[in-house]
Amino acid sequence: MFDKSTWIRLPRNVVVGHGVLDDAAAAVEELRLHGDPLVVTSPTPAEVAGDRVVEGFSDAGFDPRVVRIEEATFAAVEAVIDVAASDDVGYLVGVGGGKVIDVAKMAGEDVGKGFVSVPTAASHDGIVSGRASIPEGDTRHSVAAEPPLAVVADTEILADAPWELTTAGCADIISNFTAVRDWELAHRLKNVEYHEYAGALSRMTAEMLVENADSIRPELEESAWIVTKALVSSGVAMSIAGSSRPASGAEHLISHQLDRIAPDPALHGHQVGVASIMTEYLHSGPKGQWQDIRDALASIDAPTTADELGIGDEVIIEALTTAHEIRDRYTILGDGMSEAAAREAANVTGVI
Ligand SMILES: NC(=O)C1=CN([C@@H]2O[C@H](COP(=O)(O)OP(=O)(O)OC[C@H]3O[C@@H](n4cnc5c(N)ncnc54)[C@H](OP(=O)(O)O)[C@@H]3O)[C@@H](O)[C@H]2O)C=CC1
Ligand SMILES: O=C(CO)COP(=O)(O)O
Ligand SMILES: [Zn+2]
Repeated sequence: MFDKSTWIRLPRNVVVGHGVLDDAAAAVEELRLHGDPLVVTSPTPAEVAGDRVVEGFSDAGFDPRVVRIEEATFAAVEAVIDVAASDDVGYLVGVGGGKVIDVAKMAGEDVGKGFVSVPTAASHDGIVSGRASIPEGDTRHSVAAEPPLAVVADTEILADAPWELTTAGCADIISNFTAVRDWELAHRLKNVEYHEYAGALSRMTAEMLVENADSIRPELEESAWIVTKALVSSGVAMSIAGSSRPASGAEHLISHQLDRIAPDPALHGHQVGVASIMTEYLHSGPKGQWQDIRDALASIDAPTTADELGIGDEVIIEALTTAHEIRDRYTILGDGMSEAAAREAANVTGVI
């Protein structure tokens, strides 16, 4: 019996560029998959890309089926599975933001069919990774899933998406700095397995994004290029590690907790960015590099305060003091922060 948990599983075709949406069918044909595609999409992504992808598959001689979802719920996953289980469906194509991609990824995993990722927003590294997250009940973090067989990221579409989705993707990458720090800490303190290559790749990806911050501007297609390449690189780091450790530490625990307790959570990337400022402070103290993280976020227009996230100060404090309960993942939060320490961290860093 094979133990796939030790395999490094990566997408085979990663197609990034202007107008590549029209190459989606070709990128899949080249994989020599059997059967027809099931295109999973949602209202806005269907308009900006989904309908064109369906047309492209039809023109290439396939008989695509389509399921539109509204939310990332288990009911949506079930609705997709119902159609995906049919014999004539050979593989799934998720056209949309993280919500659609995760639903398609999870449904594909369930029916044992491959999945192709066609992101319409460069909003986080889940668009490339072998992780899927359906935020329902108490489980907010991602679970292992098959990575996409192919990724088709059209920079024209990504550059046209609302700017905050792109800044969220950037912030998700910037948070890799603290994720790797947490991973190293867990290795030293708890003997958690650490992969040098995955850690180095994840950190380098964040460094390169920050170095290119001046070129990340609204409506500039080059921004979509830079961010998408970083998301691919971060997804590869997770695949090498066989876990989300290279890109998810305490800052992600805090964001997952905000998703549970905030009345109106902000975008995933924005939450992890703001949380990262505070966890860097916990790692390196008042004179440490937390200001560099804050400045990097500010330079690409991402939020740096609770106010900018639209989340109340007390909710931030509650998330800081309870985030360690989210999952069994050792981080700088240890066995939990006291309320006084949480207030100090949030105040010193200007988050609240
Ligand atoms: N797998 C993983 O590792 C990770 C998964 N996630 C998951 O991803 C989800 C969040 O993903 P995210 O991308 O932020 O959010 P959504 O997929 O919800 O997209 C955000 C909004 O943007 C709209 N949209 C998408 N593309 C475009 C576009 N090109 N132009 C205009 N509007 C657009 C969507 O429309 P519409 O409502 O019509 O879809 C939606 O309203 C959550 O479910 C979260 O749990 C988060 C992080 C990591
Ligand atoms: O968002 C992720 C990495 O950026 C995935 O992390 P989680 O495993 O914490 O959901
Ligand atoms: Zn993330």
